[in-house]
Order: sequence, then C-alpha cells, then structure tokens
Amino acid sequence: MSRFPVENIRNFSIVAHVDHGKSTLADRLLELTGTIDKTENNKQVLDKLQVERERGITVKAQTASLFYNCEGKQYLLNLIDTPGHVDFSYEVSRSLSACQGVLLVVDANEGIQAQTVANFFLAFEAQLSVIPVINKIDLKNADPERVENQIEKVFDIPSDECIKISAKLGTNVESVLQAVIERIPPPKVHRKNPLRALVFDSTFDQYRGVIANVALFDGVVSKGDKIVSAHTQKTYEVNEVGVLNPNEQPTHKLYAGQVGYLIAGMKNVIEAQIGDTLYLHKQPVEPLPGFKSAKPMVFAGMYPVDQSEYNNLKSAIEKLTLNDSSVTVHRDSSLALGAGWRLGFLGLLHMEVFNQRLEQEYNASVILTTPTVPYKAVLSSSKLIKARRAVQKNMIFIDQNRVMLKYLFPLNEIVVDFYDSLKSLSSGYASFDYEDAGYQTAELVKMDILLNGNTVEELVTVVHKDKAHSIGKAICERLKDSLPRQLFEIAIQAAIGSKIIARETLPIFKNIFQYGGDITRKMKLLKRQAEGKKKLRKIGNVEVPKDAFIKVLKTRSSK
Ligand SMILES: Nc1nc2c(ncn2[C@@H]2O[C@H](COP(=O)(O)OP(=O)(O)OP(=O)(O)O)[C@@H](O)[C@H]2O)c(=O)[nH]1
Repeated sequence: MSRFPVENIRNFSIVAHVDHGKSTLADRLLELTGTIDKTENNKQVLDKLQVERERGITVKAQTASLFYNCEGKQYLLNLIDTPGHVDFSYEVSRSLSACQGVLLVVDANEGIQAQTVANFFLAFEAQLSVIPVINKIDLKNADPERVENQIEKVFDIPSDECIKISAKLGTNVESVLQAVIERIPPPKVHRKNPLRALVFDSTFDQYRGVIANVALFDGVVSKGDKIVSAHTQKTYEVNEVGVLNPNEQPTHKLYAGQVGYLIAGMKNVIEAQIGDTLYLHKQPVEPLPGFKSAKPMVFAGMYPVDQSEYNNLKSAIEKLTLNDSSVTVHRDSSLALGAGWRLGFLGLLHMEVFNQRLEQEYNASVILTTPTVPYKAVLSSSKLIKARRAVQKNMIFIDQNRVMLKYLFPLNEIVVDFYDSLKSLSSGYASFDYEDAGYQTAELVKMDILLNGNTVEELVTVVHKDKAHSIGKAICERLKDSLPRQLFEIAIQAAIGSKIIARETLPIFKNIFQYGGDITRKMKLLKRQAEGKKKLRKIGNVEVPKDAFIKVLKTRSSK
C-alpha cells in the first residue's frame, strides 16, 4: 500500500435517489479497473446481503478499493456505494465522512428526485466535491439536456460539468473515472503524525470477531501494532489489516488517506463503536468528532416467538445492531409476549429489512408489534389544541414539469401510508424525503384490536381521533383475510376504550376431510398445518399465525 502517495488517492461515494443506478455504476467501475472480471453476471456486486439481492435495493454502504492507471500514474480509488432509500440515509451520512467527493447519479428520464436533493445537501454540507452523473441515457425517454438544466438550476452546478452515461451499457463510464481523478481532491492527511483511524462501519464475524471498516486520517497502522479504542480505552493487538477489493484482501499496512478494514480481537460487540477513533498504544491523540447518533422515527416491540430463544435473539440483535448502528434497542416486556425489546428504526422499510436480516443472517424467529411513532402525552383533562393537518411551507419550481413542495406533516401520517399513496396518485412520478420538525400537539386516541373480546397486544396503536374509524376498519378487514378459520366464529373488533368502532366476523372453519379427494394431498395439508402451528400465538382461544401481524401492517401502508 506504500505505493500510493496521498496525492494518488481519491475517496468517493456514489449517492442517488433510489433506483437511479448507483450499484450498476459501481459494477462498471469495478470492471473497468479490473477489480472484477467482466461478465454478464455482474449485477450489483457490492450488494452482498441476501436481503439486498432479494429486494434489489442497497441497504448497507459497501466499500471497494480500486486500482487505476491514468497517464502513467497508479491511483488508489476508494469507492463507497450507498443506499438510496430515505430509511437508510444514516448509512450515506456516515460514508461521506470517509470521502472528499461524491458522484451524484441522476436518472436521465426521471430527473432530480427527493433523495437527489437530500443527498446533494449532505455532500454540500460536508464540503465535498460533487460530480453530477446523468445515467440511463440509453433509455427511449431519456432527456439528459432537461436533467442538466435542472441540475444547474437546483444545485447551481454548471451544466457542462454533468457527465452523461449509461451504466447498464458501459457508455462513457471511463470519463467518470477521469473526473474522479481530476475533480476530487486527495484526502488532507499526514502520514508522519501519530495514527488516527476512524471506525465508520463494522460487522461481526463469528470466527474472527469484529471487523472494523476504518478510514485513516493520520499515521500508519500495521499488523502487530498495539492500538487503543478512544471510546473504551481498551488496548488490542492488530491481527489483520487490509483493503476491500471488494472482498477482504490483507495488506501488511494501511496508510493515512486509505480506507480499509482492521481486525484486532474485539470479541464483544459493545467494544466496537461506530464513530470511534483508534490510535497507537503509546501515542494518544485527540479523537475524531465521530457521528451524530441516528434519530429513530418508528418504534416497535420485538419478542422471541419462544421465550427459551431470548438469549439467542439478544445476541443476534446485538450483532446486527453493530452492523446497523441506526437501530436503538431498549429492554421491554409485555404480559402477553414476555421479555423482549423496544426497537427504534428510521422507517417502515428499515424495520422490515432489519427483521428480514435477523431471520436470514441469524436464523432468528421474532414477533414484531405494530410500529408506532413517539408521542409526548400530557395526561390531563385540559382542552387539547386541534390537531394540525399538513401545513404548506414553500414551493419551488425545478422546471416546467416539476415542483418541489415543502410541508409540515404529523410523522405518523407519513411513516404509515403516505409514500405509497403519493406514488400511486402521481403514477410513480412524485418522490419524497423528510426530516424531523419536532413535536406538535394533536388529538390522539389509543385503539385496541380485539379477537373474541381479548386484546391483541401487537396491534394496539395510537391514532389520530379522526382516522380511528377508517384505520380500525382496515385492520379488522385485513385481519379477517389473514387469520385462518377456526372451529368457532371469531369476532374481530377495533375499540377505543370500551367503545367498539369497527367489527368483522370470521366464519367457522370447515374440516378438509369433508371434501374427500386424494389422500396424499390431505397428508400434505395436515403436515403444512402442523408446521404452521409452531408459528402460532394464542390470543384467548384464538390461534394467530405470526405473519398475520405483518400482513396487517402492510395493509395499513397500502390504504
Ligand atoms: N436502461 C438502463 N437501465 C439502468 C442503467 N443503470 C441502471 N439501470 C437499471 O436501473 C435499475 C436500478 O439500478 P441499481 O443500480 O440497482 O440502482 P441503485 O441506485 O443502486 O438502487 P438502490 O441501491 O436500491 O438505491 C436496475 O434495474 C438497473 O438495471 C442504465 O444506464 N440504463
């Protein structure tokens, strides 16, 4: 790694609105620099998680070191691919701390969207160089000139600085690398100073312990060095350092300006804080500023399906939150569900992805309660001020066809169903982003969902008074669709206090043997039923499959 003087290093991120082509551009950059072989199969190479491949979205920022020859010089380009969805913007802001520039990718057909604006400002505030890249110029409806004008108008970046490419076909991608070298400055670091390494991400490996992703701001770190964590003041010996290429490739040393990974025998996830500074044992330094902690927007209870799994689930949650430090965890318990946790997420998609990762990467089986947003309740009989509806704050025309509107919304209205309604109302053209604007007073009620008179703890929610009826009705209808019929009729009700505001009735179950037919089919059905029983939860005498809760939440987001 000593071959790369600081002036030959560029650290940059790819940021964009969801689906504008970041991961596809990353694939092409990896191919062009020979980091991976060029084959038809290179699709989202940096999206390594199963959940990313299944959903086709990036949820985790990934680092890759690329080696690139340009005019006789060898450059080290450290690329960080980041997620586009608003729920994962914490990944983006952390990644930017290790960079001096960004490629701001914009779809040539869709133009500037909400997260394009949000990501631009993240980069702008961090004083990074921004290279606008207009992607998908191969599309039939592509209009790169219109997008160029938008970029100039909204971001004040001269239109001739835009690079027009097709990441899919590889058209003009080489000019992106040229621009990275010409327009992004090398990191401002000092190799002669004592080591200062920022831990900007980390993962837990069952065999090797914590693997920390580090950006070196000063000095050098070598295998065998004794290092100290500024956060815990514990000392460790470095067992391995290396670069991600894109898989781990050990090197003996890492130098200031470089980005890589470090393994130092941290066995406990609490020891490896994202934002921590690592320094050499006898050379203490002023720690780097680290990161603002993420602000959770959506809260849900999480419980093991079987209480005997509590400790395993605890350890799985700890390991996964190491890799996703934006999730907050507090112990909680419920009469019906036993001991568990109250987790805070950045949005509903984030909650779903975290749940899926727990199941896929840690084989955990959990019950999630209805997501809620935080409220501050004043328990008094005084008059409450009328709930505020959305209030328009401002309106900016991006071009003839596009307008950017700013509103003040109750958070609950956006996390639950706003995004889907906006997408369907605008036939997919509108996009949105949000940030916290503090607490407002509102008329809220607690709504219970009852099955044959017994409260379903997982579905207790706080809703706006005016919406209680429609939300209660939707939940009852969906619960009716998701519950299996049983040997007796089931009353599904939504209630505020003792007042029932909606009701559905699930009719009685008819036994499969009444229909006669093929015996192997019956056996299969019985087997499936027996397997399903393992995942049931009993509320009174009613059996509820675990996934019924999730299905109910999904209806709420599509209503
Ligand atoms: N026609 C065309 N399609 C492209 C191009 N680049 C990407 N795509 C397609 O656009 C879709 C989204 O691409 P991704 O690279 O996954 O987008 P992303 O920005 O990484 O998405 P997230 O990580 O989920 O935010 C995929 O179906 C790509 O095949 C391009 O240049 N032309």
